[in-house]
Amino acid sequence: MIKASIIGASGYVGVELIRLLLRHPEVEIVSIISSSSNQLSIDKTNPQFKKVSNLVFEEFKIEAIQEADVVFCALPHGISQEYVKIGYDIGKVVIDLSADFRYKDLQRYAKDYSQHKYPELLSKSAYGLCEINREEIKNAQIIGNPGCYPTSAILGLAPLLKNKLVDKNSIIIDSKSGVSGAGKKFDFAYSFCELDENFKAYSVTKHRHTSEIEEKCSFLFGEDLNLSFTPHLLPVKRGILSTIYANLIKKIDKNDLVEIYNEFYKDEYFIRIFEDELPELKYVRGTNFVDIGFEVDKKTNRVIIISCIDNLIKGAAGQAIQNMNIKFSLDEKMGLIMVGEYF
Ligand SMILES: NC(=O)C1=CN([C@@H]2O[C@H](COP(=O)(O)OP(=O)(O)OC[C@H]3O[C@@H](n4cnc5c(N)ncnc54)[C@H](OP(=O)(O)O)[C@@H]3O)[C@@H](O)[C@H]2O)C=CC1
Ligand SMILES: CC(=O)N[C@@H](CCC(=O)OP(=O)(O)O)C(=O)O
Repeated sequence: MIKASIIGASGYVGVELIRLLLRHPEVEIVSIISSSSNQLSIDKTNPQFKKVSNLVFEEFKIEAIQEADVVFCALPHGISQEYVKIGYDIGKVVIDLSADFRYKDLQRYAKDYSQHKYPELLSKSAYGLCEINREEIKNAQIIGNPGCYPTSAILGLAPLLKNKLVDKNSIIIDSKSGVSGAGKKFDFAYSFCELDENFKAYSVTKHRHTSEIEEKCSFLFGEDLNLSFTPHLLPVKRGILSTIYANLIKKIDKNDLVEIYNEFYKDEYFIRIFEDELPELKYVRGTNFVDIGFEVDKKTNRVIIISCIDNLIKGAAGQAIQNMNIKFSLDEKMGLIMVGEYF
């Protein structure tokens, strides 16, 4: 059995990690760490766990993670790196769900987040986008789990970038997210009356995920590229649907794209290519799947890709577990086979 500790276990991602790890046949959770819920049991703070788990939250101290083989950090950016360093120094595999270990280029990280305190640890880390970076993940002690929007965008674009089929500076990513993407902290702008029956864009031209997506897409394309990314808030709890536009550099039709995407993702269980219909949030909600569909607009010679994920699963906790499965040489699907919550 793999022993797991979760730091930041009281947050939306932390609780989702507990829920998913409890059904993983090869994992035992040895500690759940939170200061606000210290000494409370999970079935008291989150009654959905009644009769399933009575794990008790504890405050962070080194002894709390000493027994673990893997430590998940589901903490805010900037704070997480302190805990990652502690876990790394005592020899643990650390899977970080913040942005602190996602970047190769520290200047990009500093511009959108803050100065990195432990740049020397970046060479020990791998970007945890499983389908793209599996070999690095296997060899790294720290895994920087990708952002939720980047997961949907990069996986939607990867086959086109790798095959150099699009004009590198023509990409527009228009993403819509459920509100749980913002975490559980209270903010008036995210309250029910502000969001229900509403729909709005935010951080236009300024969202910090733009630089993460650009760094990884540039790597896939083999040259630096710039793109536009606009996030929107959907009045739903979970799910991201990204609509991605790019100019094709030669004439290709939809059948060619079906072939290219099926070939690129032929060994990937969690990628589902939609050939005849388009993905919808309800197919991925509650799952670790990435659903990808597309059309070619012949009039403009533009490809339009629709990429859907559950932000808390493939966009966070599920991908973190997929990374753990890769790192510990387990079947990558273990504990993660689920059908979408249609209603
Ligand atoms: N929500 C999502 O869809 C996604 C989130 N992420 C990332 O995952 C991480 C967790 O996100 P999420 O669960 O949504 O956030 P939440 O705000 O819901 O939870 C954050 C957790 O961090 C802990 N925490 C907050 N401040 C501190 C601090 N100063 N020191 C120690 N612990 C602290 C809190 O625990 P307590 O106060 O009890 O100690 C809480 O459990 C973030 O980095 C986020 O960006 C990544 C992809 C998707
Ligand atoms: C709806 C919403 O607010 N979403 C978050 C992104 C959440 C996420 O995955 O990103 P990080 O892990 O990089 O924080 C936002 O736009 O800031």
